[in-house]
Amino acid sequence: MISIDSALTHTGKVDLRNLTPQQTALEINGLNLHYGDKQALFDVSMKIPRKQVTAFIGPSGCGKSTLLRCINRMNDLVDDCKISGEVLLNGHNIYDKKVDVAKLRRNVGMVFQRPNPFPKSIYENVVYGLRLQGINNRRELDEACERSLRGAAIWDEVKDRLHDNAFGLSGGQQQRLVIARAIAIEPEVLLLDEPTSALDPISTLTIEELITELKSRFTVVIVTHNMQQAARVSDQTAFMYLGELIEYADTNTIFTTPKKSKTEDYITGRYG
Ligand SMILES: Nc1ncnc2c1ncn2[C@@H]1O[C@H](COP(=O)(O)OP(=O)(O)OP(=O)(O)O)[C@@H](O)[C@H]1O
Repeated sequence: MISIDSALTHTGKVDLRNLTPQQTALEINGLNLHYGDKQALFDVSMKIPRKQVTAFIGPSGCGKSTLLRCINRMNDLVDDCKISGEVLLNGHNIYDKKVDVAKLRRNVGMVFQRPNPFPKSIYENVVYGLRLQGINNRRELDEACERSLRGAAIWDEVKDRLHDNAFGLSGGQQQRLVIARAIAIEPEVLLLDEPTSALDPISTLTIEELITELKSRFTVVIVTHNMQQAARVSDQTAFMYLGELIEYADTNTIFTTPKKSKTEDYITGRYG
């Protein structure tokens, strides 16, 4: 085993096989996905607990990001992508024809690998989604801006330059700003797709600490290449290989006593 046991600091274990509907934020049932002729996900089923951090790990190309993007229907934007199966959010299938996809994406926010602030001020970046909802009351926007920047652990660093261009921030600050923008509209779920892979180690640590704080308010799902990161920040971990969900359990179990040999081979670095 790799020596990451010391990083296992979380304690919020739930019984993944017996989650109650109240504990379940997301339920994925028999999900298959094809990009053209190529199948990228094979019959994936899992339940993701509310207000916890769930990590997707696995070697490059195993389908982690594809699975993550199914949770807010980002794959709808890909030509020739076919999906079958269900993704239930609070018990309702997000692939139902009646679902308003824009509303879904407000409720299931996403942060990408590279920070992508808009070419606007720090303030306008944070309140962007609120303005789109028609909110223009200055006091309301000011409060939401401060609350979100505090929630993303960046308020103290930017409070004196809210009207400066966001591009003047460092990469790590930009990523926290993007998280502030995502949480400003109070989503239920936050999807993080390798949120620290473009950042230096100190910024990475800051974001990891932030992720641990975010779970008191949001259900967080993170894709990461970095096993130590999964061990540090997540409550449960899903190991994927060639489009299949091989093993899904609490993070401690996955990293110390995995049941499947493929999981063990991966976490011990036999392939990657
Ligand atoms: N838009 C797309 N069109 C066609 N094939 C795609 C598309 N996106 C991903 N794929 C393919 O689907 C498979 C899964 O890719 P995905 O990006 O989900 O894997 P991943 O585990 O997140 O990989 P990585 O860690 O390298 O980002 C890969 O074979 C990839 O080439």
